[in-house]
Amino acid sequence: MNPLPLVALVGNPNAGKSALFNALTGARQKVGNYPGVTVERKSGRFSLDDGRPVELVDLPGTYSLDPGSPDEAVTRDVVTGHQAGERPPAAIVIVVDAGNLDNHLRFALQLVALGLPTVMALNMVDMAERDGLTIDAEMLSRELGIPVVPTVAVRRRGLDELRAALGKAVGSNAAPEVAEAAEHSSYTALQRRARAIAAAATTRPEVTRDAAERIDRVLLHPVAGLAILLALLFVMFQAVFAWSEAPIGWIEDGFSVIQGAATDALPAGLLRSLVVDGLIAGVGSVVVFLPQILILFLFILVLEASGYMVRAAFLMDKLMAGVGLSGRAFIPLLSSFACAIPGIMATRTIDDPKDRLTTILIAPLMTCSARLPVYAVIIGAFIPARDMGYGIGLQGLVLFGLYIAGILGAMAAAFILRRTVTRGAAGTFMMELPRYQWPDPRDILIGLAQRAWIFLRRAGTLILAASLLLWLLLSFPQAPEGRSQVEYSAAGCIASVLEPVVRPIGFNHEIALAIIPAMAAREVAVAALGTVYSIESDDETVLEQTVTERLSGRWPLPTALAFLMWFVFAPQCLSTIAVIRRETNSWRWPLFALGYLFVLAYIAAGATFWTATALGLG
Ligand SMILES: Nc1nc2c(ncn2[C@@H]2O[C@H](COP(=O)(O)OP(=O)(O)OP(=O)(O)O)[C@@H](O)[C@H]2O)c(=O)[nH]1
Ligand SMILES: [Mg+2]
Repeated sequence: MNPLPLVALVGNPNAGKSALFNALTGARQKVGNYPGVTVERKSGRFSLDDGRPVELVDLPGTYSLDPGSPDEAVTRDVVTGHQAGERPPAAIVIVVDAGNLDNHLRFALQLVALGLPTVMALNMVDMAERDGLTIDAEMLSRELGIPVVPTVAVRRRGLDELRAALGKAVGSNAAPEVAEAAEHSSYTALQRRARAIAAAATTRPEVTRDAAERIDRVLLHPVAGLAILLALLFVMFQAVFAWSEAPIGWIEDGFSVIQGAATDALPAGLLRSLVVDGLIAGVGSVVVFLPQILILFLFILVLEASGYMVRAAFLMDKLMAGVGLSGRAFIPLLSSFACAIPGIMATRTIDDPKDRLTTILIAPLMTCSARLPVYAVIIGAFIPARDMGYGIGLQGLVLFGLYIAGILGAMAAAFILRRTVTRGAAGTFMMELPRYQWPDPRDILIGLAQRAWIFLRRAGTLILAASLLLWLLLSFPQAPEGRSQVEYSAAGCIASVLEPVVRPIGFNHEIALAIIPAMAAREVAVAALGTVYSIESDDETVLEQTVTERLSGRWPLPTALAFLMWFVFAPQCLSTIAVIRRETNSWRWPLFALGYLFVLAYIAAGATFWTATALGLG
């Protein structure tokens, strides 16, 4: 069978390649208003105007064909046909930002010079129009010697014309007419030519966009900007608690109904315990955190889509440089707030290997969303929901503190790593500021639905399996009359071995038991506590309680705080270790990360426990 002709989307970062890819193929690849969203080759299919199917690949954005970072190397290899196991492209689509032509044309000239059948998508013409620019697509087409199609990827404008132009290009061997040796021309020569073409094709208005500049003068201000960033984060964490109460209640009610029904339907015995204490209690205790996770992502998605995130990166650049990180590390670190895995993959945009390695090693310290259930349970059970005045809640404040602790820990770790294992000079910050955009509610909803799906799928697979295994280990061997089942069980025995090790940092037997399965995924700690208390009590009323209610007041406060600190630092996630292994191509760094994070977690939890005890909080 003949493979489908390959068409590659290439261009500068943030030009709208992924948006165009989604519009053409119906896929839902992540788009975001900052450079470096796509770090891997993604492919899909669509049909040309004459019905011929083609395979379309979406590539990471690059600035030239002589790449510095690993993601850019992918792009070059695909375009030049050197990618192992990949056929050379039948055509390429150069995606450029119409409002940023002089920058984007430089790379476009290099690409045109390759002599492949080429079409240009002059994207974001809507934004250019908003800024009052008029662009002469025909003149561009004449200058470059390739068809130029104006598009608005997010409104699906220009797609038919693009398909038609590609239909002519795919299968034609005709090299473009103006195939100069631009591939090898110097940077300045290319730049000069790009500027000249852009100037000839663009009509600029008298007044330029100064609204954005005025906004930036405030948002990028070293003091005011930083204050706004902190305030934003603060509001975000308050909202996580303040807005989630009602929906969490509904989910809890739903699970109690299911639990009640299962209790009535099944005869008392092991099967009922398995279903009620193991599966429903385990999965239910995690799923109730869906609303909080969605609130967190609502903020992150809106900030990403608006163009604010890169401003935040810019603000943090000084601080990051101070600890020896490049400003480029900001976006990967920020993605790690969702999950360290995409965060670590996003480090592919960092060209300096030592910069990149440092970022990979500290990414697990950013508070990923899997920690939220753990934090929320412990905060809910041990920190009173007190109003601190001005509508500031104590619980949100503690959560904010935990996130800050993770960030400070990461900065401290980077500082030390940069002076020891990953010594070297820090790279400089070079990132274009994207234009401000109103987030599209539809995009945000799709993004939220995707996050909800990822979370529920995890609950239905990983967490379900872990809960099942845990129930087995907690239920067997069966304790004789008068002995505690949890203590007597296999899990209890394993925990007893670990307990002496964690006793000095204030942990008890239950915690020792919860942190072992949480190695697979952090949320399992919550499921584990839920199951432990469910099995331990014969009291039917316990079933009606949430994990938070069951835990309330059971541990001394210093223990609860130490437990939180443990989760700030401990590398409780196997997938992250696996990704570090893959991205660094060796076992050395994942093992190093495991080691240093466990040591850090132990010290931080211990210090917290003893400080809190000394302060008389117990
Ligand atoms: N107004 C407008 N916005 C667009 C258009 N195309 C893309 N965008 C927005 O521009 C931003 C960047 O789009 P992406 O598709 O992620 O850009 P990309 O070229 O894939 O970027 P990288 O993956 O970082 O190389 C997103 O916020 C999109 O919603 C367009 O035609 N008009
Ligand atoms: Mg992309």
